[in-house]
Amino acid sequence: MAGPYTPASAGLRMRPGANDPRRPIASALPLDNEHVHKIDQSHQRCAAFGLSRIERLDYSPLGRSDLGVVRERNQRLYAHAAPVMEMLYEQIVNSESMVLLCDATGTILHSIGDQDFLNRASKVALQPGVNWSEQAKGTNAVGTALIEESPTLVHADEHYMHANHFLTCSAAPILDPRGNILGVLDVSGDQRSYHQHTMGLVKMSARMIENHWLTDDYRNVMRLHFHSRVEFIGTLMEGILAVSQDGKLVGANRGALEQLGLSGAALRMHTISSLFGTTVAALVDRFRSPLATPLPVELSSGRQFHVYARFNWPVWHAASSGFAAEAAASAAPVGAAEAGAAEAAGSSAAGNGGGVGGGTAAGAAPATGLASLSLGDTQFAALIDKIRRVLNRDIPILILGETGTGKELLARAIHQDSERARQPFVAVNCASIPETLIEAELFGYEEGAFTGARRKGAVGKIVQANGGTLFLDEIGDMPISLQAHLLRVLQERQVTPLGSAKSVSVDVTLVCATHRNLREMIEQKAFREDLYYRLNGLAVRLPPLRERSDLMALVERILDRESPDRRLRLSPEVVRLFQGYHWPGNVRQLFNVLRTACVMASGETLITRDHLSDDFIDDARRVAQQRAASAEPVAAPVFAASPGSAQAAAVPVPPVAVPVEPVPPAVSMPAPQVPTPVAARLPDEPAMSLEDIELRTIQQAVDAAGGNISVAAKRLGISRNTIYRKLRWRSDGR
Ligand SMILES: Nc1ncnc2c1ncn2[C@@H]1O[C@H](COP(=O)(O)OP(=O)(O)OP(=O)(O)O)[C@@H](O)[C@H]1O
Repeated sequence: MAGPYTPASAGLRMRPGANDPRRPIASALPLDNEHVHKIDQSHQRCAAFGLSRIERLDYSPLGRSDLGVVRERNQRLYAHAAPVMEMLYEQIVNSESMVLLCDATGTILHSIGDQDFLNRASKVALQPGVNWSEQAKGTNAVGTALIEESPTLVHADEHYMHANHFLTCSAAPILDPRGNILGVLDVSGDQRSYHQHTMGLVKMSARMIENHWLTDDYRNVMRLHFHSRVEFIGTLMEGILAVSQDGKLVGANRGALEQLGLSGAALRMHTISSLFGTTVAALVDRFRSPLATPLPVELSSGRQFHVYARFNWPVWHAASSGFAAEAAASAAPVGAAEAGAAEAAGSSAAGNGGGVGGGTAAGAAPATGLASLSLGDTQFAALIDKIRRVLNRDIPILILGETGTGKELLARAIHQDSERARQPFVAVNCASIPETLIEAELFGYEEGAFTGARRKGAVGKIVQANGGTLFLDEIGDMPISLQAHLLRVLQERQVTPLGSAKSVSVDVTLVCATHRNLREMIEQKAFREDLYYRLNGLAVRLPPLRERSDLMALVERILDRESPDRRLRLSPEVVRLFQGYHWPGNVRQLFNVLRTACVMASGETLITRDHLSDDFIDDARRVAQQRAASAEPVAAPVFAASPGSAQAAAVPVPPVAVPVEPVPPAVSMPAPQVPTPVAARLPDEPAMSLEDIELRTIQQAVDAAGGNISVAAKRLGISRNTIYRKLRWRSDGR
C-alpha cells in the first residue's frame, strides 16, 4: 500500500494562481496541467455561450411524465448502474455527498445521497430531471465530462457559476463497448468534504458498469479478458475484447483500449490473429476446459499480455465447417470479471474472501466436521487423524493441495470440530483481492487512512476473526511486501489498523491453504521463510481426486445431496469414464459434472453419457488421445495387482484388441467403488488401444493401492515418475 498522499508523491503541482485570493478554495488542491487546461477551456466555452456566473437561471426539472420518458429510455443503463451506485454510495456515506446517474445529455436520472446534503443540493437543482450540461449549468463535472469525454473533477470555484462553488464533483462518462457515451456517473458533495480518492472510486464504478454492459451485450460471443499481469485478469483493471466467430474484434472495454494503446476505430481494423497471433479455434480449444490457465501472447510491438477466453460453452463447438453457434442451454462460466470488480471495489463479503474465476456455486456444500470428509480413502483418513491430534493446541495448520481438492471445506471442518466452533470463521482469499487492498482488508484501517473508502474506517478480517479461526486461502499469493507485516501480527498477536496508532489484541487460530509450492517460492525469494515456519505448525497435503480411492463414495455423497428424492445411479460406461479420467479440477469439477448430470437426467434414475456435458466428454476424449499419443511402448508385464486386492481382476496386457467382456450391471447408488475389469468395454465401444489399456491398468493399480503412487509403482515394477508421466499428472501441485 502506498504511503500517505502528497502532491509531490502524485507528481502534481499547485494550480497556477494558488495564491490568488480570488481562488481560495480550488487552489488548495494539487492539480496537474491537464486539469487546469481543461477547466480553463470550459470557462472559455461558458463565456462564449454567454452564461452568467452570478445570475440564477431557472432550475425547474423535467415534469414527472417527461422524466418518466427519459428514465424509460435509459432503463438499461439504470439496471446496470443501480447496484454499482449503491455500492459507491456505501463508500461515501456520511460524507455530505450524493451519487448521481445522468444520461448522455447530462440530465440527472437518479440520485442517492445523505438527506441533509440532498436538501442543500436541491437548492441548486442537483436533482432528477435537471440537466447539467455545460450549456445549462456552466463548468461542472457532469457537463464537462460529457464534452471532454473523460473523467472530470470540478472543485469549488472551478464551477463556472457562483451558486455551485460549495460543491466538489467527480464525474466519469460511461461508455458502451463501441465507445459511445451512455451516460455519466458522478459523486457530488460539499467541497469541504473533498477527498482525492473519490475520483478513483467514481472511475472504478463507471468501469464496473461498462464491464457489466459489455458482458451483457456480448454474452453469446467469445470474450477475451487480458492484462499484462496475469493476476489482474478478473479485476477492474483487465481489458475485455468481444470477438466475433470469424475473429473480428467487435467490442472493447476501456481497459482494453488503454492497454493496447488503440482507439476503438483502430481496434476494429484488427482481428484476433493480427492482434494476438492466435485464432478463435485455438482459443476455443484451449479454454474449453474451465480450468485452463491464461495464454501468454505477444503483440507485434513486443508487448506481452496474458489472455483468458470466456464463452458460453457449449454454445461454441467445433464443426467440420468451422465454428457454429449451438442453441444449447449453456453452462456459462461464472463471470470472474464481475466478481473481481466487486472485490476491487472493496465489497468482499465478510467471512468469505470470494474468488476470481472460481466457477462453481458449490461452495454452499454443508461442511459438517472432519468425520464427514473421510469417505474411505486411506490417505485422507490419515490426514484427518493427524489434524485431530493438533486440534485446539494452537498449532497453525497449512493445507496444501491442488485447486478444488476441498481445502476450504477442510478448513471449515477444522473450525467446526474445534472449541472455537461458536466463534467466527473468517476466510480471506489472498489471490482474489487486489494487492493494494489486501493490507486494508486484513488489518483494517482508520477513518481517512485509505482510499475514499468508508469514512469511518473498517475493521480488518483478522480482528473480525477474533476468538475464532482465520482462514488465509491462497497464502502463496500474499504479496511479499505484506508478508513481514502479517508475520509481525501473528507473532505479536496484535493488529494496528492502517492509519491508527492503537493496537488491538487478537486471538485467532490460523489455518492457511495454497496450491503453490511454498518451498520453491522460498528458494525463489517469493515467500518468506520465517513466515512459512510460522504458518506451518502442521502441513497436510490433500490428495488430488485422481489419487483417491473413494471416488465412487464421493459420487454417491454428491448425488444424494444434489438429488435427495431420487436414488440416482451411474451407468457402467459413466463409471468407467469417471474412473479413467484425471480430474484436473478435482472434487469441484466432479461436483459440477454431477450437478449438471442430475439436471439433465431429470425424471430418470440412471446417469448415462448423454447426461454429461459435451465439454466434459470432449475433454476426457482429448486427454485419452493425448495419453495415447505420448505413451511409450508397454514394458510387459506392466502390472501385478496385489494378491487379494479389489483390483485383482488385472490381467496381462493383451495386444491391441481386447475381447468383449459382459457388460457389468448398472451401478446402483449407494454402492462401493465398482472394480471395472481391465478389458471391459461396452459392445458398441471401439476396441481399446494398447495405450488405453496400459493407462487403465496403471489407474487401477493406483486405486488398488489406495492412491499411494509409490506402492502402485512398486507393484507395477515401474517408477513413480513413469506413472506421473503416463497419466500426465502434474506433480507440481497446481
Ligand atoms: N469431501 C467433499 N465432499 C463433498 N464436496 C466436496 C468435498 N471436498 C470438496 N468438495 C466440494 O468441492 C468444491 C471445492 O472445494 P473447496 O473450495 O474447499 O476446494 P479448494 O481446494 O479450497 O479450492 P481452491 O484451491 O480452488 O480454492 C466445493 O464445492 C466443495 O463443496
